[in-house]
Amino acid sequence: MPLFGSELSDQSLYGTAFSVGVLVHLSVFRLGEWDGVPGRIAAFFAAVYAISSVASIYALSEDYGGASVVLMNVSALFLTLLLGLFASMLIYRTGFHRLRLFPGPRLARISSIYATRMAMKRLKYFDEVDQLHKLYGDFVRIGPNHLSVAHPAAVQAVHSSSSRCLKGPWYNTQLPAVSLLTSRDPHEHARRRKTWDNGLSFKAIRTYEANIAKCTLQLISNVEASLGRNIDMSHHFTLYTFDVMGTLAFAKDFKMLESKELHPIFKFLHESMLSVVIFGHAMWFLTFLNNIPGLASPMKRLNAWADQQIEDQISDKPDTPNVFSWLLRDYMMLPNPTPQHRMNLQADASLIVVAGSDTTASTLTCLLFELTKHPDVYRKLQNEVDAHLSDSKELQNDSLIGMEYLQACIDESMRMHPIVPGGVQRHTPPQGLRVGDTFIPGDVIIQVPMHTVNYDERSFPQAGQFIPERWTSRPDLVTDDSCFTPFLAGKYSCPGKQLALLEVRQVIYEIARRYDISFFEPKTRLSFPEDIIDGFSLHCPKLELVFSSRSTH
Ligand code: HEM
Repeated sequence: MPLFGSELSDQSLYGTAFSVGVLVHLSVFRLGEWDGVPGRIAAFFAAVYAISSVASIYALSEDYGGASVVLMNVSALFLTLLLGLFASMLIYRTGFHRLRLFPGPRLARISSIYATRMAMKRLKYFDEVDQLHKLYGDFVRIGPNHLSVAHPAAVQAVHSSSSRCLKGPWYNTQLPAVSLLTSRDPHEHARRRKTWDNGLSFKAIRTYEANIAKCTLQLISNVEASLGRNIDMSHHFTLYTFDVMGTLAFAKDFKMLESKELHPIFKFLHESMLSVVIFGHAMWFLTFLNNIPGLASPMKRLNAWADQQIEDQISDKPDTPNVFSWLLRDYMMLPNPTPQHRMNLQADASLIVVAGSDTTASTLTCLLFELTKHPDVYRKLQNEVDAHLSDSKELQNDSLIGMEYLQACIDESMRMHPIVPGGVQRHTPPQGLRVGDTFIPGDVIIQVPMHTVNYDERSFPQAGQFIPERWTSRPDLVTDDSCFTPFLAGKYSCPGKQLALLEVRQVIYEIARRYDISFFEPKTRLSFPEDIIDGFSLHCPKLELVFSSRSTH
């Protein structure tokens, strides 16, 4: 196309625009992280286009055939610039990127759309990644700068306390608020983590026991009321864990188990967690959604609600301290709290519920599914429970820690149903990382797919089978236990591990001592694992069971 009439119809203008595009890619977009600001990038280019169009029309339209000719030419130049940018991106990512030697699908080398599509296709991200590992081996490039590493040594290399890997860009999703989970600055994270560790220590958990026991008893009474009839335990475990975490975060009894319905705020939280599950691997898309004013308003309502709960706890200190009391104490000691501090406190209050509810509910649901599916295992567990029974009317906690078979059942279920099955996102240190004999370059995003690792026959022979004995009398079925990290390890491991285990042990113990269980419909044996969905963390489908009083009791 002739540019600005015959005088300027110089190919060099196109060449320059193309080169500028290449330069913008090489000097700007090739470096740093851009996934978190798709809206701003689009707005920047739109502004450049608009300003150059208006300026060119103003300066050149009289001499070069009118406004529409100038606009057409500016548009052509702008498209050429974009072409240069994308061509450079394509050539760099396929031929020159530091991950170029790692195998993987061709489209994954070029764009993160590949991972997004994998996550959304069947909502079985972990399974899609697993298929890729079966095809390409332990190291798979699943995005332009993104590696999935299923080698057993990767768990320690990436997640041990000596690892220098940091959290990846996925954790920017909540910005500008920063919770402990989304805190990427290692110093800031370490400072905040101390308070969380105190609030979730054995000693602190003792002070929460009475509230947890109340919820456990209410759950058991719901089961009792359903005897002989169908009850969806996936729903009841969700109500249970939200009731528990509601008191630990907001010092209120939301009575969701009693009403059998999620409180609207928790319903919103639960559903927005589901959207993170679905869009978790399309972080740019989530960020984009968050910036659309209409869509962001429910989140604003949640924040306002959380802020009111904070105010309530400041003005009316709860009689029994909860997890949030520890975070609040830290906040109150700040000499000059800023709006950012307040926003972070809100994010942490919600995190107590978000991190502690669906995770524990899914763990309980999957475990009860496995126990129902394997009556022999359930009977053996009941034998252990019977041998443990005491006359005490109090619900048991500490003494359950020593129940070897109960713990083995929990471990085996968590191995088969890891809570973040596709793995969490980490960023390799600038000097790179060695996994086995393979060197992984610095500044790349790395994920260890927990589902694939936990089903790896190299570490867990007969990995596809639910065999709790592998954690007790059959050590030959665990050849590498360093791979088994259901709560992760290192500085970013789960601080709520002991609290979660207390809930799981207590609930399963109370169920096993009282009831026999069966599936409401036999097809659940097959459909339950099929219907589990994953994008980031595990979401269980309905688990419809029928309970009956144990014949021996
Ligand atoms: C069985 C239930 C649970 C499982 C399997 C589990 C697992 C995990 C995992 C894998 C992570 C790492 C996530 C990441 O790095 O992206 C994590 C982090 C976390 N979990 Fe849990 N969790 C459970 C229950 C709980 C509970 C009850 C709490 C209590 C509030 C809790 C609080 C947290 C927090 C605050 C983090 C962020 C830690 C940090 O970044 O330093 N979790 N959990």
